[in-house]
Amino acid sequence: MPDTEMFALEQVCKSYGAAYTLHPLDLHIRKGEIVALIGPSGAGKTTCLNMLAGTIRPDAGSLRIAGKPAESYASGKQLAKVVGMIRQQFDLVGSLPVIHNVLAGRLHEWGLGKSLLSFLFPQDKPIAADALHRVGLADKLYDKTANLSGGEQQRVALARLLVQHPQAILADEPIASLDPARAEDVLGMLVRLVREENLTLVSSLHSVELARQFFERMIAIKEGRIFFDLPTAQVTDQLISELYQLEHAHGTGAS
Ligand SMILES: Nc1ncnc2c1ncn2[C@@H]1O[C@H](COP(=O)(O)OP(=O)(O)OP(=O)(O)O)[C@@H](O)[C@H]1O
Repeated sequence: MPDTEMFALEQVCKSYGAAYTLHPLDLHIRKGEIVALIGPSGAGKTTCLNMLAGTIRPDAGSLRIAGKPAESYASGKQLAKVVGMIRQQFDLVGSLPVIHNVLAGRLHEWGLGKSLLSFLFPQDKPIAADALHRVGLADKLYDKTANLSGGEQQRVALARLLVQHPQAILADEPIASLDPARAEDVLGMLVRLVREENLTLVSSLHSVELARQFFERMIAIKEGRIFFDLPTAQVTDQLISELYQLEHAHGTGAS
């Protein structure tokens, strides 16, 4: 396979119970791409992202992450070197100071001893401080995380990804719990950092407007199938309207 490949799904499918959540699908994402995953609620975006993250296994088909079969990654620590995840709920420990949440991104590099020691005497502090500086939170190193605003907490999550330093970032609705101004700010920062670090980004989004603004490729999923996969410039309003159209809206008024 080409060494530019970041993710490759071939005839991958997933069911929870009888019905398909994801129908057999093929998807290739190259290193350095910045991709938005859009589509109605329940379409299968989170399922798709969790599969790319290696946290859920497909029922059938093959999945390669950074050129290697997903099943060849023996542990979460190995996967964490390759893929980082950011979610709507931030996944931070609110009761801890910011520095500890940022340094959680180093755990895959540390042994148990260093991880435990870091709770008393934060290890790799300059690395955490630099990451917080890059997300504009240099002065928040020892603040209690829960006291930060939602936008600031998501920037702490970005700093944690910077110290984790994966090859690809998967973002599941990273701005869903933020107001419109903070959402644009955090998404813009995420995309800028991904470009600066030369990483790959795949992010699910409900805002088509922000997907158009920041992403170069849009993959639309509807009812577990790829509805379109296009450069952003080729995504028309008509396609977006068909993507979000309710199925039961077809034929209404015919009775
Ligand atoms: N662990 C699970 N067990 C059972 N069903 C599940 C599970 N995870 C997802 N599903 C179902 O699979 C379908 C797709 O869910 P998924 O979360 O991937 O969609 P989504 O596009 O991310 O939706 P949203 O935009 O609302 O987050 C939904 O019908 C959901 O109920």
